[in-house]
Amino acid sequence: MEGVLAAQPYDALLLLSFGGPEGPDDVLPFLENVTRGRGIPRERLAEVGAHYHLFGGVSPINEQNRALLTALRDDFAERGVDLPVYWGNRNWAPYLTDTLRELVADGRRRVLTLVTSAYASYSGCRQYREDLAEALTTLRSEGLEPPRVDKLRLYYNHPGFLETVAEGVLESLARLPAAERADARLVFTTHSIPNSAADVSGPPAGHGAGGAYLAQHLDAARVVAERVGEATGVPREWELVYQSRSGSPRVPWLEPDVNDRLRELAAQGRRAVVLVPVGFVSDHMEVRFDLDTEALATAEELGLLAVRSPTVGAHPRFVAALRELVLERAATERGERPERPALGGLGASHDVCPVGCCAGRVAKPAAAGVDSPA
Ligand SMILES: CC1=C(CCC(=O)O)c2cc3nc(cc4[nH]c(cc5[nH]c(cc1n2)c(C)c5CCC(=O)O)c(CCC(=O)O)c4C)C(CCC(=O)O)=C3C
Ligand SMILES: [Fe+2]
Repeated sequence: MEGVLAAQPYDALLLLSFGGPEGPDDVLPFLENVTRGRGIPRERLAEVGAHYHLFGGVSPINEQNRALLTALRDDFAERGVDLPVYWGNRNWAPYLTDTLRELVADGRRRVLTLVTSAYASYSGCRQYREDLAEALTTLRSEGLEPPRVDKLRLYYNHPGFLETVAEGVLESLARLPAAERADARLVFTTHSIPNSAADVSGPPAGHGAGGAYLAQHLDAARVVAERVGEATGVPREWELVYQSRSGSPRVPWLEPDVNDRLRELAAQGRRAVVLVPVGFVSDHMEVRFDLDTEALATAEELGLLAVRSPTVGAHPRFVAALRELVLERAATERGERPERPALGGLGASHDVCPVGCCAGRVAKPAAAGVDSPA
């Protein structure tokens, strides 16, 4: 079958994600896993713990990943792509190291990794590569021979990602009263990160202040706003704001915060906004609490009409995009020159991270890079 050949040389796809608590007793140990060595103030931990407890101590991210796993497996089966899909997390069960042991036990030798973050940054890309390198080292120390591990290129600008986001914005606009639709501003949101982390995001060759993280988000938001403008026949005003800031208040993080910005927009007489969480791939806690709970409450308090646009989640068009990315990379690894579709002005992202890509505060080995340990 065509699909069986299409995934070679890979014999497994690994969905690699953040992980989250599954009940109240998991919340504290989960937060300790997340923040180990990251210098997060205790008060912030208590605050974030309370967000999880509002949801019964259950992070929505696991359910989101289970849905994505099922959707990928169904899509692959339907298309005859014979590639088993595994799941492992950084911060909670199923833990990455356990999943890698399972891959070895199943005889998998060439693994392609799909991370549930779409953009360049330490938290969204390199840290996962470091987790992979560490897990591979652990396996070797147990006398196991780990598989070779690659990582998919960043998919923030893949047509199947941005077209799905744009479609969600159009549906969201339709939920606003007709009289407010034309003027509604698109407020794109992403995770705030320290300015110092943003500046060094992406390849060291550089993108200027804000690094690849800022450049990629601006590019993605512009593409979506333009598509929405074309579809509705009204040029659309848009901007990028930030959410979910943590860390010390003395350290500068990307601004403005979405809540502060909503206050300014209301003060300027703006009446309606669509919040577009373009920086996130699924409706996990940052979306369900920081946007759906907190930012929507801010808007309501201000008398500002606000709707939150969907994330791509397990949308069939997005799942198809992931399959296309897997087959594209497999073809590249076989020495072919597949098309590498990308919207916007930055082009398709690299397949293999260059030296120093998305540098962290401490130099650590990272898998799936040109300088990765074999
Ligand atoms: C860029 C980025 C993404 C976006 C890309 C992506 O979507 O993956 C992301 C996603 C996520 N972040 C998540 C959760 C948390 N992030 C934290 C802390 C931090 N995140 C950071 C960055 C990012 N994080 C940073 C720079 C920190 C400071 C500490 C550090 O430098 O490492 C903390 C500690 C408490 C706090 O300070 O908030 C928690 C609990 C969850 C799970 C949600 C769920 O359970 O549903 C998800 C998907
Ligand atoms: Fe985070």
